[in-house]
Amino acid sequence: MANGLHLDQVRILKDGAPLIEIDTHVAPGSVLTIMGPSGVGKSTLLSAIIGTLPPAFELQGHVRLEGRDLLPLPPEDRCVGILFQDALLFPHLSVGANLAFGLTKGGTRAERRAKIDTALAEVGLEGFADRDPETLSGGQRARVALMRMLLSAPNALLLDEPFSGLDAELRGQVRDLVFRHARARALPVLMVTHDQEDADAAGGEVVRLG
Ligand SMILES: Nc1ncnc2c1ncn2[C@@H]1O[C@H](COP(=O)(O)OP(=O)(O)OP(=O)(O)O)[C@@H](O)[C@H]1O
Repeated sequence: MANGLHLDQVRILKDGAPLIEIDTHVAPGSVLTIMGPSGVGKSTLLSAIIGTLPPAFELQGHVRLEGRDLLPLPPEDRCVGILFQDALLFPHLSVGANLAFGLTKGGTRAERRAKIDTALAEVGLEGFADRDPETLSGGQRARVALMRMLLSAPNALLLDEPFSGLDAELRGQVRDLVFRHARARALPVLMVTHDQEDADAAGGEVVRLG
């Protein structure tokens, strides 16, 4: 099946020694959870998929997304979105300017502004475009980061412990929001987490490394 995200006999070596091996497929709209002890190579696997593998590592095998072989492509052409634990908004830019960073190219200024306003409304942040990120709560920042990533029209979504900085109630809300948007766009999702509740909420397959 060409659709979704395929990790075909992927092996990552660190300084020449095997670190991880994984062979799996994530269907559009479903979540694959990756768990395992600290240092086993979970974040390294995500960096291999987005194309930012540090030089100490070597990747073998194939990564295919929507039928395209990702490995020969530079990171900006891979169409893979990623969310980290820290929302990492640019602090010197307004919320709207942060979102503009995610926007795919093209369109008039008014059209771009309309897309930003629609994205904010989709996550209950109407009127936040001119706000400074520092004035947002953690949950609001997480929502802006989600929409910035989705505005780049990714074909897959990677999550690296993206909910762990949030308190329990907010964690559940943001997690549901991320899964809902991913499902609505039929994106395959690869989630790295230490939290069994995240895995349970995802409801998909769980791969344990190490
Ligand atoms: N840039 C790098 N250069 C060399 N080694 C690295 C680099 N980044 C991480 N490592 C090492 O590679 C191994 C895998 O790290 P990685 O961050 O992928 O683990 P992880 O499973 O995500 O851990 P955690 O659950 O603690 O986030 C570790 O031994 C780590 O020290």
